[in-house]
Amino acid sequence: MGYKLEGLLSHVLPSSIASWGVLQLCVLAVLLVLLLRVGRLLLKYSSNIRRLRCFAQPPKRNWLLGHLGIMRNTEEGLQSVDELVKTYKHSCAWFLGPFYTLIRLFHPDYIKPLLLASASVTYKDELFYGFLRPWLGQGLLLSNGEHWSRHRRLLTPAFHFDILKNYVTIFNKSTDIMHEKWCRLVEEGQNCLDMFEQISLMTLHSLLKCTFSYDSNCQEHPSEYIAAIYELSTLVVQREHRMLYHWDWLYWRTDEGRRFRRACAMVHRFTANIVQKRRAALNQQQEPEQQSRSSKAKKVTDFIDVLLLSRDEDGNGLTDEEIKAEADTFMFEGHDTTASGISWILYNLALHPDHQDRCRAEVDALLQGRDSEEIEWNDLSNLPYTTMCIKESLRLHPPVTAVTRRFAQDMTVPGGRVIPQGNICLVSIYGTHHNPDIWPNPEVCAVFVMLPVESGRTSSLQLSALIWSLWKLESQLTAPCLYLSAKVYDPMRFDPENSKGRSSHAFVPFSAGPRNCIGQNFAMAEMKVVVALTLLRFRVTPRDSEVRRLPELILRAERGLWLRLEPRIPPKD
Ligand code: HEM
Repeated sequence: MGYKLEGLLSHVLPSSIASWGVLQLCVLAVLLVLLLRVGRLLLKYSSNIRRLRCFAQPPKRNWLLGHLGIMRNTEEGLQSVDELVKTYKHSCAWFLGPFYTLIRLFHPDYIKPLLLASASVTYKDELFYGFLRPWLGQGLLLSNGEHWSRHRRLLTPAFHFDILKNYVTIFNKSTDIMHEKWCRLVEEGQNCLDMFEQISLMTLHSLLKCTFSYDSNCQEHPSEYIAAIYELSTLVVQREHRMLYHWDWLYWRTDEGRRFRRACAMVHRFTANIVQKRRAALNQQQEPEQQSRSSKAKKVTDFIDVLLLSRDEDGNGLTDEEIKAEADTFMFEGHDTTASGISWILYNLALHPDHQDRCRAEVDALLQGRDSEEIEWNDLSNLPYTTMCIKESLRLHPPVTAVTRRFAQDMTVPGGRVIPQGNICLVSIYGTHHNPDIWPNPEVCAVFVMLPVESGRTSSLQLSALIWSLWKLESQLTAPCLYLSAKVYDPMRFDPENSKGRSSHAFVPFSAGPRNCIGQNFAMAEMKVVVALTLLRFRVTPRDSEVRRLPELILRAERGLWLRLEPRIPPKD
């Protein structure tokens, strides 16, 4: 056969090649196929690069590394984002080494079409989300396509107002426990505390209760489960930062990889155990003779119950495996984000005592004449100034600074620009919130000198009003002004009058569109309760004049966010 083939080839191929053996020809064929593949990839790559020319390209480090390593997860990294936004206004292309391209977007008109795109063409990319997969599996945050839509439909009722109402009592209780601890620590002489540490234990406490009806006592005695969740969050960030650890084969053989596996196994055991017990309890309750009794005795109050009872149009529920992934996702997405939100709100109020006083007056007025200090569900809509302060803090310090997306089709953004299918889009929540085209004076405050300050101290409320008027008068300014490079915290931006005409996508701390945060009402309710009760009971002042922000999975502060606490005697009626 080989002989015949060689004979045949000798007629069609040049004599030098025709004299080769079959093996050599096979190798040649494989090489040709490989070459074709590489050629096709190179063509695709260069066509992609050509199509991306419609996006501005900031200076690269060099042709090989591109922009790799320019944007760090540090205070300086965030300042570079400010510079990018100021220079490029809406978007730019970013090259991570020779293979990965990223389109960074930081303008509401540009992020809107991407966030509103149908979930059937939107994908979470593995580059940014993949490291969470061993922990969160196919939970809502990481899943895509039909699996995601079915789960989102089944999970949405868990966040219905009728369910959320029940959680407000839990938020109050968890906050009470934290405040009792603070009072004790202050009495012992420790009046300066790291808000991140304190508040993340508190949000974890309330989330464990809301998700599993589990009394963790974690604010006093952190458990193995809590330690494992902290370990996982830290290890994911570490892995993101070390290129070599991106390689699964290597990572699982490192010490960090083994620690990740152990912590993951611990968290999964914990969730599995609870889901199993609750499934058994529900099955028991649903036995006919007990049904009528149980429906009266037990109201559905926690997420696990809602998930266990949920059914799709065909009457099919979620499997235990699926419920575990969702519960793990809630625990990851729900506690650190809210803790970051609350910590930065208290920090901003500590820096701005006038806003703090005004919020406190609002809370005092709300609770005046009541027997208890409990914030109720209906109170949440009666804290308008506090809500504006919360929103301004989420603008200035968004707990999630960016989300990424891949699309199964070309995406058009303003200016006729097209993002070719398959490119990763980085929607910069931080960049959009700091875009000077959308938010006048997002960071530079042009006041402070030559102002008629009679009382000797200019209040930040006065300053806020002045910032607005000066911004409008900017071109006519003649008086000498001292320009302070400070981030302007101005809750009046969220006054309904001042919000008129602003894009619906200018403020997106919870993202937007079909894949927005399912827990945003839960989070807003918890933030309002904790902030209101904290201001009712304490005065907060900053310890450090400068805090370095640390954008990790969520926005933290290097070395913590330390505030001084001064217990307050509530005013008599
Ligand atoms: C201040 C607090 C919070 C902030 C700033 C926040 C922010 C976000 C953002 C930006 C996303 C989009 C993530 C992405 O596309 O990659 C998201 C998704 C999500 N969040 Fe939140 N979140 C908060 C609290 C919560 C809470 C309390 C829960 C649950 C109890 C929760 C559950 C989720 C889930 C399950 C998703 C995935 C939704 C989906 O893809 O369908 N979040 N969150």
